[in-house]
Amino acid sequence: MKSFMETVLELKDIQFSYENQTVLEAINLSLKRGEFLGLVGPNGSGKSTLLKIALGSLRPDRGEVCLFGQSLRQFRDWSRLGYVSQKATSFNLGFPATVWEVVASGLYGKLGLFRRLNKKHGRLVDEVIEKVGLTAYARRNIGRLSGGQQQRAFIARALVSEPELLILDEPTVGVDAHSAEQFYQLLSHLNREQGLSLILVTHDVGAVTTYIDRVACLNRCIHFHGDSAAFVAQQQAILSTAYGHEVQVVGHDH
Ligand SMILES: Nc1ncnc2c1ncn2[C@@H]1O[C@H](COP(=O)(O)OP(=O)(O)OP(=O)(O)O)[C@@H](O)[C@H]1O
Repeated sequence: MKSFMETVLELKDIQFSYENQTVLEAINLSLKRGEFLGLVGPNGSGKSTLLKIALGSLRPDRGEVCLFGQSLRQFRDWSRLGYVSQKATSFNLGFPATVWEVVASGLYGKLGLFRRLNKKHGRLVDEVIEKVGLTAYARRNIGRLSGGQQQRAFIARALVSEPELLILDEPTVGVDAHSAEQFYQLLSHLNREQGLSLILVTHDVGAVTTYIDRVACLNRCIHFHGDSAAFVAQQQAILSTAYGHEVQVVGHDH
């Protein structure tokens, strides 16, 4: 049986450089099952690089990554992870595929590209589309959706393989405030009701205070890693050290 305190992701003493620019140094970070972690930090602070290392697409110069208790060197079960990239909303939108087809494509990793979807898979696709509130748009071409709706379709595509950990790289860029709010509510629901572990890279520091359990603040090294309440209590100090200047934090009122 899985323990609630199982560590789903662990980064141990990670160091990484592009050519001769050191971008990450002495990074120790872990995520327990069921946690919702917000990863914040200024532009160029290494957030995307850190995600790429966690997902195995970049190899660190030093340190170790463990997924679900297994070293990344041995880890093969990629369907346990979902990833929605920063560029999801501008991704191949000219392609004539419906929302349903885009979401179903999330199953190919598990099934192989040429396996036919059976009824059970079809129901699963319908279910995740409903979960993200896009049932009315399921047959519509993905290119004919708003940015916020497209983003939800990409979340559904990541969810359809039933991942245990979902990693999202700045999913609300270019999405209006109301849609962003709905989007955070959806993530919070998936986290609380279904125990999905989440990492959300965000510049929306205000969202941190409302939806997220834990915060990691990165700028080359980790400047803070702890509960959101502790982050909120010290955020001006943390952010001015990590960002190097005073930061205006916009709160979210509900
Ligand atoms: N492929 C690359 N080759 C060389 N340098 C890179 C490469 N990708 C990123 N960098 C540099 O590494 C640093 C960290 O970039 P990264 O994209 O990880 O930051 P980020 O925190 O995700 O930024 P943002 O918030 O702007 O998306 C930056 O200085 C960036 O210019």
